[in-house]
Amino acid sequence: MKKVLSIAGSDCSGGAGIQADLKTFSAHGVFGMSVIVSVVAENTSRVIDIQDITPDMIEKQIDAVFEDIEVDAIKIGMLSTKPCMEAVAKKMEEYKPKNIVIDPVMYAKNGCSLMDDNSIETLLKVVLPYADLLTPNIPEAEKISNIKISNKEDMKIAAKIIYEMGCKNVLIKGGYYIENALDVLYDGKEHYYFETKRIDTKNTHGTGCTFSSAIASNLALGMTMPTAIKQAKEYITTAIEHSLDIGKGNGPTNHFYDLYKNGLDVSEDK
Ligand SMILES: Nc1ncnc2c1ncn2[C@@H]1O[C@H](COP(=O)(O)OP(=O)(O)OP(=O)(O)O)[C@@H](O)[C@H]1O
Ligand SMILES: Cc1ncc(COP(=O)(O)O)c(N)n1
Repeated sequence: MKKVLSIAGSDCSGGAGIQADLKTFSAHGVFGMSVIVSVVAENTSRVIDIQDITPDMIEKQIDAVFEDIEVDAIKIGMLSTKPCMEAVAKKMEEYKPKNIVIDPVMYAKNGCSLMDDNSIETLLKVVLPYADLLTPNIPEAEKISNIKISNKEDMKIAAKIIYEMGCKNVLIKGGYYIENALDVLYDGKEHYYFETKRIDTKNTHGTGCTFSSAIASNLALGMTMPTAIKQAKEYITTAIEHSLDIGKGNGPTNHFYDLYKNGLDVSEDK
């Protein structure tokens, strides 16, 4: 069985972060592992508080995985401060794992900040170079590239600028801001486009986490980058299409739709 590690924050309400990543790994038939970087008291509506795990403990969790288990892919999510970023980057340098997908999480869906604004330089200089794929959404891509993104042409330009910063591939996600859910991949040579119709729903908590974890799973399973993204795009689209009306805010994605289709009884009142 392929083994995939998530290095990210914990969302106690289960829709995003480590919890979304592990559900996505299971749905892809890969063995999921987790290194918790921050514990976030959050739900579908708000972030109440964030407690970072100490850098030493982040490093020890990574050591515990790597001294024992071969890792086929890694998804890196929320890294809230410089010390967290430096601890993770140090271990990426030491273990040199393959297939690293980095989702540069800056804000939750409800707009709450998940990354200290002063840490962006560290994210770009210390963490970004380890990315086989970086997956910013439009606000994140604007911050990283320092340009305003209003259309497909801007997405292409920003992708090139971000690629030049040292990641091997960049995928800018236009789910919310562009009319269709268009994502643009740049691999240093050409642009690839992944486009679906935009689904009209408020239930998009955890979409970025789910998408990046699906891509990491597909890379672990041996797919090329464009194929891994194409398949993950189908997965996230279905997960949003059948998203769950759980909580009072932005409900979570649905990882189990295929199981439901195949006869699992999940009626609300059971
Ligand atoms: N409403 C939607 N309908 C269809 N696809 C969506 C929708 N929202 C997001 N997606 C897709 O889900 C994937 C993950 O997107 P993600 O949530 O990380 O970023 P985003 O939606 O582009 O930005 P934001 O997080 O600010 O909403 C991308 O492929 C994106 O295009
Ligand atoms: C711990 C944690 N990590 C990431 C996100 C972003 O979630 P989204 O996938 O909706 O951008 C979140 N809300 N909480």
